[in-house]
Amino acid sequence: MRSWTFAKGHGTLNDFVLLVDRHGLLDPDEDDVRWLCDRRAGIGGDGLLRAVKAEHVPSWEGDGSLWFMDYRNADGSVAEMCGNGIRVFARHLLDSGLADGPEVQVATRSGLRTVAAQPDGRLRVSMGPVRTTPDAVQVSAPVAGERRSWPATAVDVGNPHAVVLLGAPATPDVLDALDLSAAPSWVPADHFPSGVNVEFVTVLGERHLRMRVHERGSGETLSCGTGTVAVAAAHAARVGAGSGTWRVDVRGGTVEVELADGEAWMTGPAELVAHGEVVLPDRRTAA
Ligand SMILES: N[C@@H](CCC[C@H](N)C(=O)O)C(=O)O
Repeated sequence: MRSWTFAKGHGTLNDFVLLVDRHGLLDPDEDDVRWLCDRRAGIGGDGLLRAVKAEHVPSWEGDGSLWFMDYRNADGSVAEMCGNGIRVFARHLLDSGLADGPEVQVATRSGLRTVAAQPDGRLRVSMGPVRTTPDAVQVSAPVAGERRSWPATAVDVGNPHAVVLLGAPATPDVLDALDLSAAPSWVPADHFPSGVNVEFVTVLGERHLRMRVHERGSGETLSCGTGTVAVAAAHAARVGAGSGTWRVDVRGGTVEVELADGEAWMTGPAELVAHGEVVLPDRRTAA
């Protein structure tokens, strides 16, 4: 019987199951991840965060004593980075005494990140370099029953994003009318060979944006931290603003994104809502 200790948390309602696996012994496979993230059969979440000491991660070449964030999407696929997840991850390490604050260094598949606890309870994350390519693809999705398409900016935040800047809110609002129950498509189709997270954005003020997101591997979620950085960077590129602070509203709340010299920082909340013990179904064996 596999009985694992877990925590459950969210950042602006992007929610995660969290496993602490110091010695790298748990090894959840794709079926395990899908089951843990299943909102009916399992615990439920947009993704899984596994905290493992970096010395047990063969691809990590840095300090092995750091905690490594092994992120998986709800469909079991692996992703390089998760901006909301890393705040929840750091909150758990700090609250449970597994790391000393107020700053925690976290190893990720897209490199080293620093998460700093703020006096107001939020967490500020160094999100690393951000690269934008305006008009890299054409994205399409249904709006009120009709398929529409828009040029999108490709943004690399360690993981891939395609950002559609819709402009000022229209009446009726396209952002609200978008159907994101299925993944938007894009051309050229080979532009994102490993898939992409797609954000749609309206501009509410000079540096105030509202977005919805369809996440690779999870579907529409109520927030995406790397996505908020991607939309701020795409908007900055569009208006020719190299640096500054953007407020980004998502369906699950608000985060703040700072951009300077091609790098980004993101500040937002992280809540832990449950701790428990989960008994996993037996692994299926090949016939
Ligand atoms: N929700 C995350 C991003 C998770 C990974 C993403 N779905 C991908 O496959 O790249 C965030 O808060 O950044």
